[in-house]
Amino acid sequence: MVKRKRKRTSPSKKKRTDWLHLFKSERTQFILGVIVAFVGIFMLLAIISFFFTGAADQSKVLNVSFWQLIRSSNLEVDNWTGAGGAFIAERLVNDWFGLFSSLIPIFFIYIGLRLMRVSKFSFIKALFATAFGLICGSISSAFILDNILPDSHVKWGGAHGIEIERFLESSIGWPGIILLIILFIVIIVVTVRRSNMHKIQQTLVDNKPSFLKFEESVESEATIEPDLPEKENKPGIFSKLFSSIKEKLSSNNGTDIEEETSPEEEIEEPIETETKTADSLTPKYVVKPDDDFEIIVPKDDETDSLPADDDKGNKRDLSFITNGNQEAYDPKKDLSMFKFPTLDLLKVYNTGDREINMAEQNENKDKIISTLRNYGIEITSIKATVGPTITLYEIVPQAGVRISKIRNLEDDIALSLSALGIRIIAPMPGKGTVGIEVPNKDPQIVSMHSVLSSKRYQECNYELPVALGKTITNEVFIFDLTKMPHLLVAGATGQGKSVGLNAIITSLLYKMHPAEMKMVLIDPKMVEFNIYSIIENHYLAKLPDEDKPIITDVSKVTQTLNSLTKEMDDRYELLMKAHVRAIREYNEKFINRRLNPNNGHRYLPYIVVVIDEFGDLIMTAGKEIEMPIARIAQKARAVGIHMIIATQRPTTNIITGTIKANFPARMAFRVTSQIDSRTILDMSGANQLIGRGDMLFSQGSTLTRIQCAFVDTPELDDITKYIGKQQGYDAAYPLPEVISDAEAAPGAVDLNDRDVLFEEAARLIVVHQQGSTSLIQRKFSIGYNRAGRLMDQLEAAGIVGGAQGSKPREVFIQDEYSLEKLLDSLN
Ligand SMILES: Nc1ncnc2c1ncn2[C@@H]1O[C@H](COP(=O)(O)OP(=O)(O)OP(=O)(O)O)[C@@H](O)[C@H]1O
Repeated sequence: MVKRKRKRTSPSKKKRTDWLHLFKSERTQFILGVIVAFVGIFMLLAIISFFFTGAADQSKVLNVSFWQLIRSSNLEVDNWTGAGGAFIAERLVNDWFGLFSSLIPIFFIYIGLRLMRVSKFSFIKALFATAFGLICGSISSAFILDNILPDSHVKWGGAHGIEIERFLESSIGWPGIILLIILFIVIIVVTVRRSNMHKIQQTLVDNKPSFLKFEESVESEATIEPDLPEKENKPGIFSKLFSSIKEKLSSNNGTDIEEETSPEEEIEEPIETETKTADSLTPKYVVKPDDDFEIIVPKDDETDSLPADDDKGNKRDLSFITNGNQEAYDPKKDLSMFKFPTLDLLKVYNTGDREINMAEQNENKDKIISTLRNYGIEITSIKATVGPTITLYEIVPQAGVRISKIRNLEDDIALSLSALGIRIIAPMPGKGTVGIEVPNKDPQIVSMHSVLSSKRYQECNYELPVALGKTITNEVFIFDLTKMPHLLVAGATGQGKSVGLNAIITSLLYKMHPAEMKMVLIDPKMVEFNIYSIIENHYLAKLPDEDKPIITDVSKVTQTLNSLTKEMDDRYELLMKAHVRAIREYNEKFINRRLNPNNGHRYLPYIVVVIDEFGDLIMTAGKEIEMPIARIAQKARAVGIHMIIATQRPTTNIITGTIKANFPARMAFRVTSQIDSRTILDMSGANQLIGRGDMLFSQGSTLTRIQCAFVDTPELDDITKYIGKQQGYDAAYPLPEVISDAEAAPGAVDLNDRDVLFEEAARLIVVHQQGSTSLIQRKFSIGYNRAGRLMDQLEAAGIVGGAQGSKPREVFIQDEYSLEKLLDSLN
């Protein structure tokens, strides 16, 4: 028989842990906090009263002990807080730190609030500030106030301040003390706010003595070489200050020098920008309300230091690459004056400094702990990271707890927190913790402005940069579409899909020059992308015969996708001829003028195909649509064609195996069922999102929860108008015309079986001298296939030449007379 050994805890040990537990309990700490805060308030009142009543009370409280004073019942004092208060105030003020002793009760009040979990200010900072204030404040008051008011009953610097001040006066003299006090003030001012340092720097620069300005102007005229970068030429403010003073002293040139404004006067401006940027990079600040609960509030990755309308899109300017002496080809030359939309077109949401709701955090923490405890799960630590819409609680369970047990408690935790959208990540990849994502009560909007003005986006050098929004740690989430290389977007209606697509398009528009990127926008709903029609001649690509810049008609979608596959094949041919493997190398070669345009070479812009409501298309057109999509998805990456397809219904008959296999990057907004989530992400999770732009981004095995950036219709309207009113190309980027295989072979055309419209079509082509299928289609209101067949018959009859990609065919017959003769001969 196996004897089970019971571990017994000794009674004294048990007692100790009970006490510890009691002290650690939130309620005990709260009560303690109230007591400490009240003691602080009492002391503060005593000190304040002391300044008015101290003179009268002094004789009564001096030379007696505290207990004697308290016990003498017939003693009458004037201090508002009685004999005890009078005693404490006399000791604190006169015997210790003088006026600044009032920092001691303030520190008590702070400790009280901290124990009550009301204040989140760092303990270490508060302790240092109090100590610094007591020491420096007492010295300063002793030097200033005790000299001004020598007969007061108050020792303004206290015994401590007066003693040190005396010592300092004998060792460094009064000028030394004045400098020391100024130093104290500077340290305080700079510590309180970093920007104060910049203000001081700026004031020093602006109010430089005239002789320093003169030195600089002489220096700049005499020694600065014009070709050096500006920064290298400019010595730092302090080195300039010192070198100028040194030179001044050595030459002893104290004569008045005319005040002159030097051209270099405003040189220190960039310093502010740099430090600001560095400041904004500080990733997070940590709040520790108690020892075992840490709250991290990641700082916004936003920067206002970058100009709103710089030529950021020109960063990847390849126009200066040269090939020997030959000037490089500049693809942007036609629209060299093009200006990227400015950041001020985007709305700034006034979120201010994010205040975290301590009560909410503590409440959630307690509920998580108690729910887990109810199921016998103890944890060793808990940490919260507060994101814009979600807070991530990371817990470390006690050794021996099965992770699957926690995972199964998802619904119970959701119930106890009465919140939708709880997601448990057990375990957190690479962290050794279990994550519990809980929606915030007061979710914040992640504005497109905050995302696009971030340093990360501004400085990224991606080929097709897409800024989606912010992660739970408040970092801006950016990816390169060329690396994805295609993107699948799903989400139930009203969960933020269209906003997401607009955010993607906007982030591309803010970085890509019209020469570098074209978009094909397919929108069966007809309303979503209409707003982009205005930028047709800048950014859109379409079939040359198509009237509408946004493709809404299902039959046109098939043609456009077929045309894109043709464009893809044409591009592959060009790449092959150029002996390169990818569009980037091809374009580099072309810019370097190492590819001859006479051999068909041309600069290839990226093409981004965005399809909204893909489900609708598959339902109506089925295979016809799926085939070209699958082809493009499989092959188009190398030639710069990338697809983003969005659907409301992520079912398996819409997102088929072929499509899924070729779309490794997926964006899932909230979906209605776990099955839908599995279809889009291959795992559950999207069904637990909270909507309004809350999404999961999956790329291979990694899954990131992101709050999508919000861009509203008026903002899009402003952006597209800003682009639309600028000079664009003559037309949208033409996609090649395609004719089906059967129609493409001229040999297959039987001229004895001519279309009834044949003669009229021939006359139309000759009169317009334009061999365009779309012209026939438009004039006779016939479908594309019939118009294509007519064109083949015209080619077989020798009226027009062969197909030339996207260009119209050559017309061989110059006038109507010759045409009539030819038609007669055919009859
Ligand atoms: N990122 C976001 N931040 C804040 N609110 C958002 C965000 N995205 C969407 N919303 C809110 O949700 C509403 C619906 O969004 P959206 O139109 O993008 O949904 P949808 O998924 O495209 O719906 P449908 O498929 O019916 O067109 C928006 O009007 C907006 O109020």
